[in-house]
Amino acid sequence: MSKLRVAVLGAKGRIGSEAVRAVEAADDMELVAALGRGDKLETLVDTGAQVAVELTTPASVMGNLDFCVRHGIHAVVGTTGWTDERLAHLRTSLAASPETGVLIAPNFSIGAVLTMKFAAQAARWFESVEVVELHHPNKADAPSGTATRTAQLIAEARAEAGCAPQPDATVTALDGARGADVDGVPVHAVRLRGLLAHQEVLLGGEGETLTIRHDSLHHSSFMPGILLGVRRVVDTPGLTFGLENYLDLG
Ligand SMILES: NC(=O)c1ccc[n+]([C@@H]2O[C@H](COP(=O)([O-])OP(=O)(O)OC[C@H]3O[C@@H](n4cnc5c(N)ncnc54)[C@H](O)[C@@H]3O)[C@@H](O)[C@H]2O)c1
Ligand SMILES: O=C(O)C1=N[C@H](C(=O)O)CCC1
Repeated sequence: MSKLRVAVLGAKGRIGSEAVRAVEAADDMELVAALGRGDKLETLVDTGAQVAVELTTPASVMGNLDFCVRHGIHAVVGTTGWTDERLAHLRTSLAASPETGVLIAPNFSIGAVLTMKFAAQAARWFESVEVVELHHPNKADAPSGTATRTAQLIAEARAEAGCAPQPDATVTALDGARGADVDGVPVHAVRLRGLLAHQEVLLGGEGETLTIRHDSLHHSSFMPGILLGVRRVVDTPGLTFGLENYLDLG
C-alpha cells in the first residue's frame, strides 16, 4: 500500500519538531515537507502532500489553511485561537472544496480528550465547576485551547440539564482574580517554568468535591493523536472539531 504523503507546518517549533520525528517514524507515512516560518506554501503542492499537520501560531493558521483547502490538501490542526468567526470562515472555504477534510484538535493527547469528556459528564451533578490550566511560560495564548473547549463543553452540559448559575458571592475582586469567564465557567491560567501542559477541572457539591486532572509530561503525549488524525482525515471530508470524533468513546 502506498504511504500517506505528509507535511508539517511549524516544523521547527516545540510540537512541530516532535511531529516531524513521529511522521518520519510511522511506517505508513512519508514526510514530504517540513516547513517553518517564511517557507513557501507552494512546496506542499510541489511535493504532492496529501495531509498538512498545522502546528504554527494563531496568526499563521488561517492563511495556511486557506492555501491547503484551496489545493485540496487535508489538514490536521493543533494550533489554538479558534473563534466562531474563524470556524465559520473555514466552513465556507471547505464548502468550495467538499472532498477536503480538516481536523481541528484543541488537544491531541488521549488523556486530555478523556478529561474533557469526563468533565462534561460530571458537570450537571455539581453546583460549582472551575477549570485551572497550567502550562510552560513560553505559551503565547491564555487560556489554553483545551481549557476553553473544556469550559464550553461543561457549559453546554449544564445548560442542557437546566443547571442554575454557579454560586459566587464575590462583590469586590482584583481584575483577573476570578479567572476568565468562558460561557459562565471560570477558567484560571497558570504559567510556570518546569511545566508542559496540565489541567484540573474542580467540581464542588454539598459536602464533596471531585477533581479531574490531566498532565502532559512530554510532547510525545500528542503524537498518537496526531498520527490517528492524519490516517482518518483523508476519509473524513469537511470540518471535524475535536479528536473525540475519531475515537470510539461511547
Ligand atoms: N492541539 C494540541 O494537542 C497542541 C499541543 C501542543 C501545542 N499546541 C498548539 O500548537 C501551537 C504551536 O505550539 P508550540 O509550543 O510548538 O509553539 P512554537 O512557538 O514552539 O512553534 C510554532 C512554530 O511555528 C512557526 N511558524 C509561525 N508561522 C509559521 C508559518 N506561517 N509557517 C510555518 N511555520 C510557522 C514558528 O516559527 C515556530 O517555529 C500553539 O498554538 C499551541 O497552543 C497544540
Ligand atoms: O503547549 C501548548 O501551547 C499547548 N497548547 C494546547 C492548548 O492551548 O490547549 C494544548 C496543550 C499544549
